Amino acid sequence: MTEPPRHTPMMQQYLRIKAAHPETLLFYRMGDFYELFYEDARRAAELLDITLTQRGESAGAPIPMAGVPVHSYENYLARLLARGESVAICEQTGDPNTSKGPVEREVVRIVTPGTLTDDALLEARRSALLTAIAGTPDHWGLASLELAAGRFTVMEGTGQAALDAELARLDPAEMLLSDDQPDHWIAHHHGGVTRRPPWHFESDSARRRLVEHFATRDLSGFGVEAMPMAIAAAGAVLAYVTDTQRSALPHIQHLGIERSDAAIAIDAASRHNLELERNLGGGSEQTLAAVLDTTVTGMGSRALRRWINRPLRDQAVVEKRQAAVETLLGGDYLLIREQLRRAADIERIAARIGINSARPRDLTGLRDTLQTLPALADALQPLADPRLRELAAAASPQPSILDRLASALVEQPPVVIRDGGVLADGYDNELDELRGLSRNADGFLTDLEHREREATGIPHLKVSYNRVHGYFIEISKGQSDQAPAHYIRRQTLKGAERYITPELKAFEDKVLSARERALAREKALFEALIAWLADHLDSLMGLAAALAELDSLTALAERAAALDYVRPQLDDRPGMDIRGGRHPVVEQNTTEPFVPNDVVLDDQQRMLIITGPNMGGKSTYMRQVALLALMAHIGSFVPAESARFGPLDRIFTRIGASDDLAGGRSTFMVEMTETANILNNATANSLVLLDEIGRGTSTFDGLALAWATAEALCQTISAFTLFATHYFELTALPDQYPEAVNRHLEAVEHGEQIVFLHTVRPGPANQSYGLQVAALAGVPTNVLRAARRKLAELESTPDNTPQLPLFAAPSDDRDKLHEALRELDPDALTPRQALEALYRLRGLVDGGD
Ligand SMILES: Nc1ncnc2c1ncn2[C@@H]1O[C@H](COP(=O)(O)OP(=O)(O)OP(=O)(O)O)[C@@H](O)[C@H]1O
Repeated sequence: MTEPPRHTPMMQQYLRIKAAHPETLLFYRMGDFYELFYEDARRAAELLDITLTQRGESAGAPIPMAGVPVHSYENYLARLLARGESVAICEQTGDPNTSKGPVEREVVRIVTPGTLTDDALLEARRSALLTAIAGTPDHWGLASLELAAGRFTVMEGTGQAALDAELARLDPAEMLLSDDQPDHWIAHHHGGVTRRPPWHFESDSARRRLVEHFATRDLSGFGVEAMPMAIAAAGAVLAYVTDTQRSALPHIQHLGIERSDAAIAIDAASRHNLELERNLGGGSEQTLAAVLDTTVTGMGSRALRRWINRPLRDQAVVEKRQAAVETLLGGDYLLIREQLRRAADIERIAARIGINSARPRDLTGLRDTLQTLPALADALQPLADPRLRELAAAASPQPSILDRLASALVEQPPVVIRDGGVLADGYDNELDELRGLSRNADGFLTDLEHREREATGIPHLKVSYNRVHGYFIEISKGQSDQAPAHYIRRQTLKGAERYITPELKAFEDKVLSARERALAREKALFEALIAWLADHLDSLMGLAAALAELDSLTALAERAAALDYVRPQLDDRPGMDIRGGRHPVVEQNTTEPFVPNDVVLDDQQRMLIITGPNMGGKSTYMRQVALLALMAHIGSFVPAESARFGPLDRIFTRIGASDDLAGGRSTFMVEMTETANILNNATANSLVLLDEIGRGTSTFDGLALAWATAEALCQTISAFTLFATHYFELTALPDQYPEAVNRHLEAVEHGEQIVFLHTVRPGPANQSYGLQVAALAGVPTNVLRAARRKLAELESTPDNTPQLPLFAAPSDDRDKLHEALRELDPDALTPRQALEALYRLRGLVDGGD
């Protein structure tokens, strides 16, 4: 019996390493390539559109292979990550010269969508977050880590809707979920999901892992002791990052709590509707962030976006930001901005220092940033605001770090340390000496060439160097017979002979070893420099946070000045009062002048019923109110003449028709789910926007639901509500509920045309102008004519207007059916009379008399 063919030693090594990483693609380093084999090769070839080849045979079968070049592997990596793949990077760790069999190899890190730290793989203005959830939908814990910043936070909450809301806010790139959790739990999460064993989510072992990482006795210092679900989730995150990074994580220094009651709650659907960072089409243009974010650093942009995504309920915190913005406006904020513009993304640089993956240009970026600090301090010096003073202190110059970096690094180093040339002359004596040796080589070689020419009498003799053959003396073919006897032939070319001499050989050994030793020395010094910086992570991260906050505050000041915003007043009187408010995004994107409008909501006036023609501006007006309220609670100034806001706990919007076909829910179902969420969670301090509720079903059902919803909001919940509707019947609500008032968007008819004035006026709209708007939209004239005829017909037969008896004012003289019914006395009718009455009533309905 013959033995089955065995794998080659290299493939045995490969398969052993691959077995430990079944779920990730394995990039196996071979010289200048990362190679993928077997299934990985097929998958990568398909995802990256690269060639699938074969590499010899192993175990009697050809090996499918695909490879990416090391020098440009980051592009490929980025594309794989964008597809939600993770990649294990396996490097040669042994010495090829001394190893028997294949060179030793090891997975040095695993790159996953939620744990990115390389600049080339990250978006400057977006945070890549890794989150984990633990517990049950009834009581869940959520942990979220931005590895590239060391920001680690946890929260606990109850209910699926609240979890969905937080996930929509965080928008994680990757989510960790225990193997035993059902998928539907995170149905609304769009990033990648990585399954982990259940014991990673176990709260006791999670606690131990955290305590060990932070080197604390317990977790009470972080205030999370009573949050077992949050601890479980945080432990799962830490275990995963430790597994994938394979390095210490000293830049994760703190576990912060995000209390859900500290922020104004915005559920997932409302967040989507308000177009904070993404518009309804998924793009980033025409969003609140696009208007507000004029920050000049990546870390500043990410900070501002965190604010935008998490408006705060604590007015005192918001007022501190407002005060800083106001002070900046009174000072030279443009000068401050110019200094900040020169800062590198030191938040991410600090993180890379922490996980020991910083590159030469990270350190020069840090150096250049530190160099700007004295000028920044000067620019901040005149500003007396308390928060700005705190930030100025955290961003004060750090001469010891700067001096070290300035003396260590050349002005513009290469991208990687591999070939040296990063550390400056004069930083280290030994390095200088070794470099001196190899540098003097040039002089020695010219000198040697000179001497040999004279000695041999060959004028075109050349001394030179190449990487393969080292140093050599070259003599052209014609003169090679004149070569002296001590010349040893090294290589024969077409037109020349190359030689080496004992003297040149000795020189070569000395230079090459000097070069190698210089390089090794330089790498060691570079690593030592990073290790030294890692000891200063605290102050570097404090500096990064201060610069980021200064950048966001300065951007808010710049926007306030450029776009004519005012500081909103925050106080404890319920409601809001906005005079001359404008929609921040629409006003930037229309060619027409934007028409400002007021909003007053208070205890006496809690609900506005808003009517008016299509295209009149109802949606714009409502969203504007929500956006201004949100802006006021992140510390921004607002587009208005004046604005005041009382306490606000939640913002709800039920706007526009969207369906969730993938989730198996119809438009109406989505609408009712969102409405139910509002009715179940809104409070007297909530702002509720309802647009066109009840449209997706029959008129009566829809109208009945709209009425009942409005009634509940007005009467039971007492939320501050803007209710836009085309059901004219709802304008009767204020008759019953004095807290409700009618408003309409003004439009005037101009012949057949309609002109929208976009002004909000008291009282209900008197006409709906649907046909005029249809005409504007280009509905063909014959259809419009038919519509006009039908309208006239409908309007002349009151019985056909879909009005609920409940709301319709009974008009006895016109409504004969009503009258006839009322006259009937069922108890006094014989069966025959009853039948006659029925025929008579039926006749009335049919239009006969
Ligand atoms: N205050 C305003 N000033 C200037 N233009 C405005 C204003 N409000 C709205 N508009 C413009 O009018 C257009 C229609 O506004 P909007 O969508 O808010 O109308 P709508 O009443 O909600 O319409 P529909 O009932 O059809 O949904 C928008 O594209 C916007 O550019």
